[in-house]
Amino acid sequence: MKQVAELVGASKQYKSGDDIITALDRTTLSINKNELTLILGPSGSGKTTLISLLGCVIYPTEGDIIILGKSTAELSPNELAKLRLEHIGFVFQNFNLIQPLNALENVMLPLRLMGCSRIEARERACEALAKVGLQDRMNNLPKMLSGGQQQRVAIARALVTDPSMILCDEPTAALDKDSISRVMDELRLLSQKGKAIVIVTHDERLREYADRVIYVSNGIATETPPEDHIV
Ligand SMILES: Nc1ncnc2c1ncn2[C@@H]1O[C@H](COP(=O)(O)OP(=O)(O)OP(=O)(O)O)[C@@H](O)[C@H]1O
Repeated sequence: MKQVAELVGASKQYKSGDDIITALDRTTLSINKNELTLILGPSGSGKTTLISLLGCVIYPTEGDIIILGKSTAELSPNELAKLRLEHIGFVFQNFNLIQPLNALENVMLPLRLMGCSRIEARERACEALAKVGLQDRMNNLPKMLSGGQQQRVAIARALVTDPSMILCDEPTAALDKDSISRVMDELRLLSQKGKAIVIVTHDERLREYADRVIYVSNGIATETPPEDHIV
């Protein structure tokens, strides 16, 4: 099955006092393996809401989220947490590494949470760090690494559990130009090896790495640039 995640008529509304804010209008789309999908849109357009629905971090107001062919509508918060741990990796703008842990220990963490033995977690974390070219920096604390290297540790941590999909929220926003291309090359390589990679950004330059672009404007997601989209 090429679809890893599907939104089926999924929307998200928030209550703000007496007002109802539609953060994302009813949306139907699928995210596929072997594809790097860019979610592009201005601030406040609904990108984080869209990626949070795909990552089963929030429940939709209407519609359903399907992960690997299975509906998530009836799952409890604990069941969703298990599904996220097993099938979805997350990469954040500010890396979210645990400062007192070195690179290897940061990457081992999700495996330890899944109940892997220390020996197995260590072996798999070493492999993941080698995949992003950081085998020589395993014992470094995050503060001893550049922004680009920290983001590559975060990518290793996201891929160490072998998830089907990796969701990245503004992964290059804190990086310089050289680090951006290195991180994007790593993410593109992962998509070519079979992962579904989803990147939320407002950085138009990342389009050159994408197989597909989803534009979000005023809570509406489309695959054709909206009329107000400025390139
Ligand atoms: N928890 C919430 N409660 C109320 N309104 C919210 C909540 N989360 C998001 N919104 C609103 O929903 C809309 C879409 O927000 P969202 O965070 O998805 O946009 P975004 O495109 O990711 O923005 P940014 O690029 O600034 O992070 C915005 O108007 C926002 O204020």
